[in-house]
Amino acid sequence: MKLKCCRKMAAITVTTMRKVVAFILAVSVDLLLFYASGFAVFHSVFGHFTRLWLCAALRWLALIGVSLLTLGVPKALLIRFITVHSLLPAVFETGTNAFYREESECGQLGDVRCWLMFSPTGKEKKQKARVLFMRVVRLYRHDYPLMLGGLVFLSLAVICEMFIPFYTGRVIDILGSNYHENDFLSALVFMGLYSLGSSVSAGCRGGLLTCAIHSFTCRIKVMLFEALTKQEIGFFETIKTGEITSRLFKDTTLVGKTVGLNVNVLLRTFLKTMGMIYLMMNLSWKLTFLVLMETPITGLLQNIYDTHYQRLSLAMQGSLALANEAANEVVSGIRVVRSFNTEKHETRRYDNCLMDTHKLSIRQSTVGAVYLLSQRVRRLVMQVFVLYYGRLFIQSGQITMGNLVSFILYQSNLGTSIRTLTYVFGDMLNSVGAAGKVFEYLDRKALVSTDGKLQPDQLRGDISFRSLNFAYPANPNKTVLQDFSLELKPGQITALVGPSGEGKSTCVSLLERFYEPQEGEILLDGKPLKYYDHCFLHKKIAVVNQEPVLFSGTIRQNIEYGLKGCSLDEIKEAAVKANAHDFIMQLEKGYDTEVGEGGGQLSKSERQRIAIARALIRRPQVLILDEITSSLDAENENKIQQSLSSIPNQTLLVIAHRLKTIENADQIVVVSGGKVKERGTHQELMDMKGSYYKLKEELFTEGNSPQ
Ligand SMILES: Nc1ncnc2c1ncn2[C@@H]1O[C@H](COP(=O)(O)OP(=O)(O)OP(=O)(O)O)[C@@H](O)[C@H]1O
Repeated sequence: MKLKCCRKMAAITVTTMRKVVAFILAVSVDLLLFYASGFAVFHSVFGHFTRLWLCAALRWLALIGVSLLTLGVPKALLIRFITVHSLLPAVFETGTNAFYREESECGQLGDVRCWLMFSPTGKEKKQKARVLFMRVVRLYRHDYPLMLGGLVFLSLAVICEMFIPFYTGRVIDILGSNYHENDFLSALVFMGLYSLGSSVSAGCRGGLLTCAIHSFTCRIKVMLFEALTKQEIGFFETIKTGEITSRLFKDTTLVGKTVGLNVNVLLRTFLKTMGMIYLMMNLSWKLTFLVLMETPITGLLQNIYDTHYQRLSLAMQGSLALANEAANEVVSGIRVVRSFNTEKHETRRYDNCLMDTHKLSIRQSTVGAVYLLSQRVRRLVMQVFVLYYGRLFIQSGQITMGNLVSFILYQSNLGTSIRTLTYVFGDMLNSVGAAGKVFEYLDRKALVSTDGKLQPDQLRGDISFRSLNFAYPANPNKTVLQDFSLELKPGQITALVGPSGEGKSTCVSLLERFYEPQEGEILLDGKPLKYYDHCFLHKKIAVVNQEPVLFSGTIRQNIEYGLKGCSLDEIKEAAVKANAHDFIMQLEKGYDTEVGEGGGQLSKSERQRIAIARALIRRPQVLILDEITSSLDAENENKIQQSLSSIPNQTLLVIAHRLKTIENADQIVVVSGGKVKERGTHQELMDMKGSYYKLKEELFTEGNSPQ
């Protein structure tokens, strides 16, 4: 008896398994044919409508074939379903064309949309989304084994999960009717096995997919970061830092989710939904149609809610970013806040920012509450209907009590699945949008190219600015340099002087190839700068700026920044020339002292001297000092000057406000209005009694000079 019962149970399971396998097979064949029909090659060979109808016929034949092979002769209802399903895209497309004279292109993503009855999106947008999506899939190729493992476990979890409500209903039926212990025990065992299988598979699926997503996100973040570091300086001036960091942190994570999470959730939920509909149909097709009647309402409500919620979430993120920015500004500039007594004003500003966030959060909660209410009402109404008709069907013997319980369990799962499908589909479109933004930066070619190959063994350091015209990308209407020409010779010191904001530092930026002049060119030893290899150029031309930037790390790491394998002796030699060695040796850990974030644990003069050592260790052929003296005292300045002038054949370009620094220069160039106004030695220019003479009177007298 016990054996017979087990056999009966096993037979039921085998039949149901066979049906589920047939179902999965049919869905796979169907999707394969549908997606294959979207390929451009079929489009060009058959034409749009022939392709659609041909595909519809093939899908119909394939689905009927699968049903015949696995289930035997299909029932009339199944044939009707297959016919409607296969013809839907072709009918939809032909109808759209007939009524609106336009192609809706019910393509790959459109298929899901047809079912979920979403509003159509543009053909171009969809095409773009498809291309982006495929690109993300290709980028995942390193994680294909993990993804594949995840998919296998996903399918197992779904299959096992689908049987649990079925056995719950069976247990109730066994308990309710004439109770057989064996039936009851075997139903319990199967239920336990399916629960265990579903939990283990779900765990494995989660683990594998999370690993794949993390590894992908890390990879794409590094790729994007590398692409960003190669962009020209103008790019960083025209695009807000917030936008760049948002793409680097937020959008890359979203892209990772596109395939890794969303596709899996979509696939799992889709399979589960179809499986549940199938099992519900088996339990009672009349009740199933009743439940399915409210599906469009569920999808629509979810769609409206998601759109509103996402819009509010975006606004919240923006408002939070503003509040954070306000707080950061105050924390980093707390000295200014304290000295100007603006604590209250800044607190009010922060409070205002937070109030905006608070208002948005209230709106978000209200939308959430209304949505929850509508969902509850919808579910309640549907439950009342199902219970009412369920009772009628039990009375007429069309369904058992256990089957009704199974049906209700499936029904509540079905609602969740449809909501998930709607949400994930919308979220996937968002993620694809984020992928577009990430790829935009990944594909961007820097406007100032770094493709030069020239690396001569010998470099003299002859520099020639030839008729430069230049405007900054951030302000293209303001010409900063006009017909600017200048020669810098090896072994000579050239000093650029002039009033503030007249274009001196701009010359340095162009020499460093931060920007490309709109007209004219800069030659190094007779060859345009862009022909030189990027690394070679920045080793041979070194710059020390007026605001030295150090990175967190030790003094030693900061001096050898960007170079590999420098010995401590070389580092010390550079530090001695920069007059930094003495103060470094007085520190407890010497060259291994941490400088803190941005070099914050050192004084400005110390930071400046480390920055000079960092430039000198490269033994540059061209050295540029851009107003470094503003943070050095006279003694330090003298010592540095002496050691710099002792380097033979070096081309030295100095921008300075102090007389001492430039008096000894071989050539002094007065820059005014973006042009070279005067040129000569100190004495020659003094004798001319022109702009330099006036500047000397105004700026360079020691008492007046900036210290
Ligand atoms: N990144 C930028 N984007 C747009 N305009 C800029 C940028 N940098 C400088 N400018 C503008 O270009 C002009 C020349 O600036 P530059 O820094 O070359 O002057 P400078 O002579 O070196 O001044 P200072 O002696 O004060 O350093 C100024 O009017 C300045 O406002």
